Amino acid sequence: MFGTVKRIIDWCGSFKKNLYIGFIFSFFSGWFAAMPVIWAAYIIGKLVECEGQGKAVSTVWIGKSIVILLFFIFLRFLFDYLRARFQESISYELIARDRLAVGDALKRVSLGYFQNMNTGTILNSITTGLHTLEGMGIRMIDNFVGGYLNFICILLWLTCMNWRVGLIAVTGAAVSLIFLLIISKYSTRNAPVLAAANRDLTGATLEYARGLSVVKSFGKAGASMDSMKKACRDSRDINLKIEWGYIPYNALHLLALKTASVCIVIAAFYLGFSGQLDFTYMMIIILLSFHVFGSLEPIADCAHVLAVIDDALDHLDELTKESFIDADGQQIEIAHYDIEFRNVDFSYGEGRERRQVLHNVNLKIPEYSVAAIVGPSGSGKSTICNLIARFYDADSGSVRVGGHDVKEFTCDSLLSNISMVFQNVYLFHDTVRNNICFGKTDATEAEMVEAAKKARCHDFIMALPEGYDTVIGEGGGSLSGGEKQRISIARAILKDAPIIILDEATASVDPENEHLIQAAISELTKGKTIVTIAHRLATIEQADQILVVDNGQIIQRGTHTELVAVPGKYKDFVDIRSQSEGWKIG
Ligand SMILES: Nc1ncnc2c1ncn2[C@@H]1O[C@H](COP(=O)(O)OP(=O)(O)OP(=O)(O)O)[C@@H](O)[C@H]1O
Repeated sequence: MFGTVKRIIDWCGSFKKNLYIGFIFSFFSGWFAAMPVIWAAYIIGKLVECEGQGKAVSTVWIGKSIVILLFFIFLRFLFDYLRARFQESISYELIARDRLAVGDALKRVSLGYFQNMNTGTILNSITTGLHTLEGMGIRMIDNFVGGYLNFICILLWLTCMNWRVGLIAVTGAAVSLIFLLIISKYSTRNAPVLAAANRDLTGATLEYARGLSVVKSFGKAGASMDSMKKACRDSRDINLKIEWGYIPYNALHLLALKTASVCIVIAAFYLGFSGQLDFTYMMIIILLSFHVFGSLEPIADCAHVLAVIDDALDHLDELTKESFIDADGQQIEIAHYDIEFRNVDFSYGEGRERRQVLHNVNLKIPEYSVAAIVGPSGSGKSTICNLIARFYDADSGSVRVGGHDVKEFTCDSLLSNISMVFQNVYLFHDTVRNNICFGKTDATEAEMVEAAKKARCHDFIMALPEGYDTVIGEGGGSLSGGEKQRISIARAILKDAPIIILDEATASVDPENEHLIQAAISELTKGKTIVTIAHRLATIEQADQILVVDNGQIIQRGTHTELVAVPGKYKDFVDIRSQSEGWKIG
């Protein structure tokens, strides 16, 4: 428990100063929380004493006493306010910092990381985990540290008035601390189980939502619904089990404190009526007995939650300290834009799942030339493109861009030279404008519109309800496939990177769209180094170099004229393509 408190304080980093200043105000707030009670008891004591001696009480004295009482109350709230001013914003600042750090970290890990780590785990750590830290991290620390500071203030008052009463209060707090430590231990054991259940639930919900269209089209929920139901049930059962286990210790913690309060009251009466304690002090002690443990009671919730926070911090560390693929990378400006593979082997997966998909690949793509990669499905075309952008690292050999091994670059500096247009376009749930400007956020309006015009999407964008300010649904769901494709090309045109990697996606679009997309691609690829996973014969024929991939190896290379002249995979491929592209209705 104390370890987690220290860990949260360390997590505050540069905000520690604010946290400590907050603790000082918390201490004064505790001090002035006790003062009105003490003062009220003092007034009552005085009134009773005067009454007993038959003396009249001056109304000026009563007036002054009430003003002082109100002043103490005011000071208490003032220090509370100051504490909040210094501490409340810390967690929001920290979480904003950490969310950006996680975003940056995820950008810099190999894509293999996402395969090895379940998406639910990542999502849960970023959403639920960080949300827990944001909502509870600092609050729990304040409850814990502030609670004990408050207690110590009142304890000092009590001890000053009568050390025996102080001893009872310390004993009550010590016994309650034993139960708090048990709660904390119990919670430490359960927090990872709870977090795992939450991650499974997030993963199952995600899987269900992703597969909803399949679920609907087949009219049944199937395995995804079953695993979601199971995850919901598991989460409920684990939460209930934890709650039931926690209740008895919480009750014992409260019992220890309440018993100590009652003992203080009995001791105060005893000491007062046996003449060992002044009447006013007796009154003060009795009133403070209701107050002294007030700030310790909610600490059971802290002890319960601290382990959850600890677990969230573990996952945050895991995400942000994940080895970056470009940890040793440099910011490199390249002068040439050629691409080269030297003896590249590559495998997906790890351990038993490991499968080699590229075998000793060698290729050279001179700058400003067009290389078309062709080959059967699953032969390794996309993998070659992914290695150029360093989405993964080769097992052996070297992938070079502009004469440098891609491992020499930081991800950002490498990718600033590359634009990728994928078959499966992903657009963000944001305005059309922001989606186009994604690769060049400082683009002017004129540059953005020009890119959209070149990508043949300006006209349909202007027909949208809010034009460039229309918000596109998540993943670009509110647009047609062809429209999404053209917006992604506009994005690449605006980025104006010297190397373009293109996954030609004309197979599934209608002729009108195909024509527009081809026109957009021509604008995008002017004067660039182009690597295209090509399907259309027209594109392939015009390439300066065709690389035929089969089973993870380059089995043929050359121009179209050279390759059709010899029997082989390419010639077979061209024959089949010519037949299918020549196919007409009627
Ligand atoms: N993320 C991945 N994890 C594991 N294996 C993968 C992964 N991506 C691709 N593969 C496997 O690697 C091999 C090469 O895949 P790749 O996507 O590079 O082929 P491709 O030629 O681009 O196929 P297609 O034309 O169908 O897109 C395939 O056997 C595929 O199943």
